Amino acid sequence: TRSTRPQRLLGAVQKSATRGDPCSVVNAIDQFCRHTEWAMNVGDEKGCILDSVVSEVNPATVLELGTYCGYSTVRIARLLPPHAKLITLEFNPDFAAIARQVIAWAGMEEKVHLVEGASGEWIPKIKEQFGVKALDLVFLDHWKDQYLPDTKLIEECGLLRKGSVLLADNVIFPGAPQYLEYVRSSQQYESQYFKSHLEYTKVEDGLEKSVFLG
Ligand SMILES: CCNc1ncnc2c1ncn2[C@@H]1O[C@H](/C=C/CNC(=O)c2cc(-c3ccc(F)cc3)cc(O)c2O)[C@@H](O)[C@H]1O
Ligand SMILES: [Mg+2]
Repeated sequence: TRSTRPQRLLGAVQKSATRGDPCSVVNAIDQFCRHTEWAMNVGDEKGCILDSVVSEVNPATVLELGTYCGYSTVRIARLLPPHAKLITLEFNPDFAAIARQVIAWAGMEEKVHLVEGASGEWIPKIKEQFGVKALDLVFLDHWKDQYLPDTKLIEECGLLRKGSVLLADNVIFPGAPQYLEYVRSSQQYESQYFKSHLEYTKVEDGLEKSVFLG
């Protein structure tokens, strides 16, 4: 039977990237998606903006919503200090299985907790399961119509502190209009749009960075 796109993306990593070298894994995926087969990774252009936000926040605890194949998981984890933790939620078991192998190939297992489950079910469990007091950074890249309900759930679970940063992919394309409206009009957030392009294309897209004011 025909392989899946995530399986072909993993094959490209295993073929072209060096075990234990997260940058080579990121580069192998970008090369594959730009020249062989497009996939919905945040990509290299928006990835540089992600890198700068991660470096600025220097987070001890990161939550990623929507692992997919683990591209942004590896991209973020490679910048984290040794004992920092990245919790990434993925409810598709096939994608989770691929992501685990991509994360392992990059040698990032120590910094990453990949949870196979839905955000709605797992966000309320994060504090007790992982001994997390607050999230320093949240990267939203799952179903676009779930950005807002999950942000409200994160707030209700008391997972944000003054200065916590939400970084959302695809706020222009495919778009997350209700989420944008919320974070840009709320007194509880200071929001900033980083204009860029949809991964591996010339189509406009961007990231929205929203700082929780408490
Ligand atoms: C039910 C909500 N909770 C969830 N909990 C855990 N994991 C979830 C959840 N939702 C979705 N997921 C997972 O996140 C991933 C979903 C990502 C959705 N992303 C997109 O649709 C997307 C789509 C595009 C895109 C852009 C242009 C196109 F022409 C076609 C597609 C680009 C992107 O950067 C994207 O992020 C999958 O792995 C899915 O299994
Ligand atoms: Mg995306």
